[in-house]
Amino acid sequence: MKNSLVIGPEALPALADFVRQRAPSRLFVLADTNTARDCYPLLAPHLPAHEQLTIAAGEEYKTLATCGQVWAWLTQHQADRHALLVCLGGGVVTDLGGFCAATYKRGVACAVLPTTLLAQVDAGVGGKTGVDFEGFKNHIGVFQEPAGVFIDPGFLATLPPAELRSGYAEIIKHALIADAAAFADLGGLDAAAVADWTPIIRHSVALKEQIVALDPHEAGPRKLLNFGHTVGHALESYLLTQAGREVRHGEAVAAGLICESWLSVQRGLLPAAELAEVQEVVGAAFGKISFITLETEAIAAYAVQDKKNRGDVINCTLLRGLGHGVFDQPITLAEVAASLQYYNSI
Ligand SMILES: NC(=O)c1ccc[n+]([C@@H]2O[C@H](COP(=O)([O-])OP(=O)(O)OC[C@H]3O[C@@H](n4cnc5c(N)ncnc54)[C@H](O)[C@@H]3O)[C@@H](O)[C@H]2O)c1
Ligand SMILES: O=C(O)C(=O)C[C@@H](O)[C@H](O)[C@H](O)COP(=O)(O)O
Ligand SMILES: [Zn+2]
Repeated sequence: MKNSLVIGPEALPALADFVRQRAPSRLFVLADTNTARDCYPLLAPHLPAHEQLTIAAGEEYKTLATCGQVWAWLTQHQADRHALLVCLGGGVVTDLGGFCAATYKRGVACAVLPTTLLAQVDAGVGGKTGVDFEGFKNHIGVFQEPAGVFIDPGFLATLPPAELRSGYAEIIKHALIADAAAFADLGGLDAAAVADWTPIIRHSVALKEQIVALDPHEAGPRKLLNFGHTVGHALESYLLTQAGREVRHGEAVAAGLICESWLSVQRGLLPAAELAEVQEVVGAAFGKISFITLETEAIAAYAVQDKKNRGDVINCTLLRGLGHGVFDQPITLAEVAASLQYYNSI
């Protein structure tokens, strides 16, 4: 059976139909403290009887310890293999909940209801699930497509502006790797002023889905979707260790887009004028993340654990012109650090 994907105001009634047709043995809803408060009241009327668990909000809780809470809750309520777990939240809830569902009793079905822009265009689709471990992003996880993804842009009404902006980074990324015309359109976009996100979400998800369909388990072309993340994850991971300096995933990716575009110029793959365009679009939406030159080596060191690497080789995704990503481009730690120094200098 093909997995369901519904994007638009019809998503919640579609989820209700999906649950009716699937007739799970028991129904479970996982939320975090913010989505339990702001999103669950919109969802609950569409669901039959269910259990609900609220976990703490934030990247610092995307851990195996939180998975333990979810697995214990499913166990206490006698979830069997015919249960359905609905994940209501941003990328933290959808990554962690998807991982718990994929591993509990070796797998129960999961329905994803992404509630941040970032999760609606990216984290909620494509089946990458997991948690952070030993300071490394998504270090433990599995590929497991959810049985259904129901994207209601109405949830964005309560999302704080900084979270909306964070999601915008992944929209820029999708355009940069796969759609030059979409990137050109982003030039004039003011994320805070968008009245209806539905067409933008649909287009961004379509770009991601085309790539995932080619390579669901990231043996090759899916690595394009990791553009900006070799440096972005390194920066995000490093700053997570620095109390009070944490940044959102999308904010780190935005910096990574600039760093990896600069590396593309160094390789002769991207004209300098196109790097300037990337900087203009990213710079219009995102402030600069601050770090000092002395920190660049410590930040770059995180790239050693990047999942695209093979042996000692750090494999980065770069751009061969706007709208054309290229994967498996070997780079050195010194180049990662140099790209961070470039970012610092602009
Ligand atoms: N699996 C993937 O393909 C994939 C893709 C991109 C990012 N990610 C992961 O996603 C995570 C980031 O996701 P995120 O940016 O959604 O962060 P998040 O899940 O932490 O959500 C951001 C904040 O917004 C709150 N929130 C969520 N929806 C809300 C709503 N509608 N109204 C009010 N508050 C709301 C949350 O409680 C949280 O405080 C990272 O861990 C990243 O690694 C995964
Ligand atoms: O779907 C993908 O593939 C991505 O790489 C999307 C990224 O935006 C996302 O942040 C993903 O979780 C990164 O994966 P990782 O394998 O580098 O942990
Ligand atoms: Zn990402």
